[in-house]
Amino acid sequence: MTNETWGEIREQLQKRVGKNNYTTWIEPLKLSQLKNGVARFEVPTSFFGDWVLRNYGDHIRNHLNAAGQTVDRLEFAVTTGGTVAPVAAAKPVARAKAAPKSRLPDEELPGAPLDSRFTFDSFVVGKPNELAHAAARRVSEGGPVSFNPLFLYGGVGLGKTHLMHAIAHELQTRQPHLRVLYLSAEQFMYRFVQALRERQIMDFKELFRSVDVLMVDDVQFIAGKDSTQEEFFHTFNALVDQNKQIVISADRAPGEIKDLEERIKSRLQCGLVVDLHPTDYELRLGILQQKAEFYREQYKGLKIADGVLEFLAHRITTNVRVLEGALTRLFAFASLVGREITLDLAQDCLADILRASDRKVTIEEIQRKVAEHYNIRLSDMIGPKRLRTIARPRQVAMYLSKQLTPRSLPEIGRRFGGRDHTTIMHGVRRIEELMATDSQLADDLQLLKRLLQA
Ligand SMILES: Nc1ncnc2c1ncn2[C@@H]1O[C@H](COP(=O)(O)OP(=O)(O)OP(=O)(O)O)[C@@H](O)[C@H]1O
Repeated sequence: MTNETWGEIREQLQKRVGKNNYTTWIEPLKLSQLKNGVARFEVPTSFFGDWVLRNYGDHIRNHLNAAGQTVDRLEFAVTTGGTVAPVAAAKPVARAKAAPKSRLPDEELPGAPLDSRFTFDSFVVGKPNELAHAAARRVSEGGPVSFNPLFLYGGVGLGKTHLMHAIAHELQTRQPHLRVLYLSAEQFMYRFVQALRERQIMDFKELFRSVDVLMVDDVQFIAGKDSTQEEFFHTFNALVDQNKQIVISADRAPGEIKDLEERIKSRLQCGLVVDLHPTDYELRLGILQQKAEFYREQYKGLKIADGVLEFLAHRITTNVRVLEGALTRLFAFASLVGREITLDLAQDCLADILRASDRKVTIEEIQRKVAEHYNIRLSDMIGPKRLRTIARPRQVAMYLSKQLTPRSLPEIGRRFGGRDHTTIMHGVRRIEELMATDSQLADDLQLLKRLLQA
């Protein structure tokens, strides 16, 4: 067969596998021999050969046969400084099971450093995070993979990163032989782009496919970044195929991440999706007590008056990071001026944080919470569907928007997909009427109000 014919076949393959895959996997293939039904290719690494055989073997064979060649087998050989060593040979119909076998030493894993403070011991468990904590604990035992991926989501500063680091710490202690890779989605993208630039994409793929546990923080970051998403999707699939555990975090549920490809969303939803709810008073107080204990050790002799922690837990409801920051500042300030931490001191020292924490509920938050509560899509809140199962929660959200925000009926109407203010008024009245007779609905509303104002 001439090089020209192989060139034509490659063009057809490009149409079949897409430009990105073509450039990465097909273009570098050198057809070195075609004899006795065996097509032999030269490839840069053994991983490359395995991968092409596994993913594109059938296509290549079919196209060769369609071009008039009789090929029943593909062979791949690595070229190293002129010498050729066979790496993979199999009938394309029998898919090679081989996963990349090479193991790189741990120090070569491009992970982010783990914060030694983020352990399970220092994680305070309460109602809002107990499920996420239990799932994280389960994964950290490192036993057989029971759900893949574990998808943790929740608002800013509610402990997603803390839990992920805790899993990594625990795995390192319990199962030190496992290759655990933790990094942010941004770092994943950075590594990927760097590998593309330096033409080391094979090493990149090999490395990411060689880990036992992959943890990617803040995955919403790759939404809208097409090539990175594509690569992430392949990495994800390759690891799931090998039964390796994946843990992902994001600031919202997979279905709600805009500009994330549908196939990625659906893969992310395949495992266990758990959310970290906004903190409640008890959890905040628990966290403050734990941190205060730590600071009492650090600032020996510093006293904290009764009621201060309760006051902070009551007033600072935004997120745990802000809560922690407030306590750190308070202890540092008190130690500087050599005074006991009293309520007055706290109010003076934290005036800005306390002001910012005066909670303002937004219509978007209301829609999100109500959609979550009734298990409907956020998009249905503003969409046209009239089904009772959707229309009722939508009216609940309209009612809460009127009750909890200073927005006018026309403004609320605009946020509900451009509805007329009379529609909003009707919705609000309907809920008011129903609440009088439907105790379940009244309970729902009470709960939602509490959650939103927490
Ligand atoms: N339940 C908890 N117990 C103890 N500390 C907590 C808890 N939840 C959060 N924290 C602390 O709050 C801070 C913020 O948490 P973390 O960084 O894990 O938040 P996150 O959900 O990853 O936020 P982001 O979306 O900003 O990345 C950390 O210092 C963490 O230790």
